[in-house]
Amino acid sequence: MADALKIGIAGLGTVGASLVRIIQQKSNELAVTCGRPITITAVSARDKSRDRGIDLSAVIWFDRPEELAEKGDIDVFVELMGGAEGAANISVRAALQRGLHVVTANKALLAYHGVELATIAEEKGALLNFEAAVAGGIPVIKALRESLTGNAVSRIYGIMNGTCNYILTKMEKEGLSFAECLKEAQRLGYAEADPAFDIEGNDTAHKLSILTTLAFGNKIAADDIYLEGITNISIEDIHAAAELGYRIKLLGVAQRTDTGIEQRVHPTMVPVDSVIAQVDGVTNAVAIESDVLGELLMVGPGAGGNATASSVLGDIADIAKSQPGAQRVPVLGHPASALEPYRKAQMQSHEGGYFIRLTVLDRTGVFASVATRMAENNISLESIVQRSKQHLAPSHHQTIILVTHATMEESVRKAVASIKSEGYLFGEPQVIRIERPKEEG
Ligand SMILES: NC(=O)C1=CN([C@@H]2O[C@H](COP(=O)(O)OP(=O)(O)OC[C@H]3O[C@@H](n4cnc5c(N)ncnc54)[C@H](O)[C@@H]3O)[C@@H](O)[C@H]2O)C=CC1
Ligand SMILES: N[C@@H](CC=O)C(=O)O
Repeated sequence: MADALKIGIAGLGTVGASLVRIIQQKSNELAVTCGRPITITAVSARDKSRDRGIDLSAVIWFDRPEELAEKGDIDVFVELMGGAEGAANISVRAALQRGLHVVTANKALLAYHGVELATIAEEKGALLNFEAAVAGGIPVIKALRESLTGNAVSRIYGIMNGTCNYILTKMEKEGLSFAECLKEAQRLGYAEADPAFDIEGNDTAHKLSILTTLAFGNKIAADDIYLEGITNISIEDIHAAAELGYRIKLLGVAQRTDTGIEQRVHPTMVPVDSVIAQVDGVTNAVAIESDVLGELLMVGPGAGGNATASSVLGDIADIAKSQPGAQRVPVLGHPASALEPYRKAQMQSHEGGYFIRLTVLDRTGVFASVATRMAENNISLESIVQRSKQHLAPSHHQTIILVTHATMEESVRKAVASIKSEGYLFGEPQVIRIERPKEEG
C-alpha cells in the first residue's frame, strides 16, 4: 500500500469535529477505497481544552492555523474555520504557495478570493477542492466542473441555504416564530457563525457566485448579485402563497440573458406541485438547465456536520487517489487565466411573475386605483383579490393581493412606487417574485 496521505485540519467546530470522527471511524475502509491510509497528523483550533468527543491524542496541535499551513508535516491543508478574510485567507494562501493541496468548505473565502486562490493552485500544480462549499452534501461542484463538460448551461437555481429552508419550513408546518426556528437551526449546527449571513441571503449569494463561475466561465462576482433575505417574510405571506398554490423558498438563481448573466437571491414563490416546493427542512436542491442534458435536479442534505464532512472527505479521497503530476481539472472549471469578465444583466430587466401584497385604507376607489396603476405600467394580472379581516391589518384597512403574469421588474417597481405615492397604503408593500421550473415556464 502507498504512503499515508497526511492531512492537517484547521477548525474543529461542527464540520471539523465530524470530519475527524468519520475519518477515525472509517480508517480501514478509507485505506482500501483510496489505496492508501488517510492520517490526521495535525490540527488547529481556538480552544484546545474543549471536549469534542474525538481522539486528538496522536496529532500535533498548532495554535495558529497559519503555522500549520506553513510548517505542518502534511500533504493536504483542510480549512474548516470560515470567513473570507483573516486566518482562513492567509493560511489557505500559504498552503497553496507551499504546493500543498487544499480542501475547504468556505464559500465566503471562495466568493471573494476564489480566482486568486485558483491561480496560485494552478501555478503550483496543487488541488483546491471545495465540494462542501455549495449545498453541503450535494455533489454539485463535481457535476458542474466535470460531469457536465460540453453542456452549455442556461440557468441554475436552487435552495442553497439549509438554515433558511429549515426556518421557512418550520414556520409553515409547525407555526413556530422566525426567532425560534433560527435558534433551533443554530443549535443543530446549520447556521453560520454569524447567522445574519444565512437569513440576509449572503451565504446563498456566496454559493451562487461560485456556481455561476463554474457554469458560465466568468470571474466570480459575489458583489454583483441582487440580494434579499428572508427576514421580511411573514406567516401571512406563507399562508397567502399556499392559498394561491405556491410555497416560499429562498432561491439563488443565475441565468444567461440577452444582456448578460442575471444573478439574484430572494424569497421566491414556487408552484406547490413543483419538485423544489417539496424540498423541506435543511435539505437543499440545485437545478441545472443545459442544452445537452436538459434539466438536472440534485436534492440532498445541505448543512450540518455529517453532510458537510461527507463532501470534505470526498475531496480528500480524490486527492488521495490522484497521481502526482497528472493533468488537473481546472479549479473553477475553466483555467483561472481564461475566466471572462462578468457581464451583469440588470435586475430591472428581470422578467417573471410577481406576488404583491398591499395593506390599504378601506376606502372607495382604492381597489380600482391599484388596478389602474398596474394597467398604466402594462402589467397583466393573473389575479387580484381584496380581503378584509387580515389580522395584520387594522379594522379600517384591507389587504389586496395581486399575482402578475410574466412582467418586467422595472414595471413592477414603477407601479409599486406610484401606488405608494397615492397615500392609501399602510406599511410597506410586500413583493415576492415567482419562479417556475422550465417545463411549467
Ligand atoms: N455547518 C455547516 O452546516 C456548514 C458549514 N460550512 C462551512 O464550513 C466552515 C466551518 O463551519 P462550522 O464547522 O459550521 O463552523 P464552526 O463555527 O462550528 O467551527 C469553526 C472552527 O474554526 C475555529 N476557528 C475559527 N477561526 C479560527 C482561527 N483564527 N484560528 C483557529 N481556529 C479558528 C473555531 O475555533 C472552530 O473550531 C465554514 O466555512 C462554513 O461556512 C459549509 C457547509 C455547511
Ligand atoms: N449556514 C449554511 C451552512 C452550509 O453551507 C446553511 O445553512 O446552508
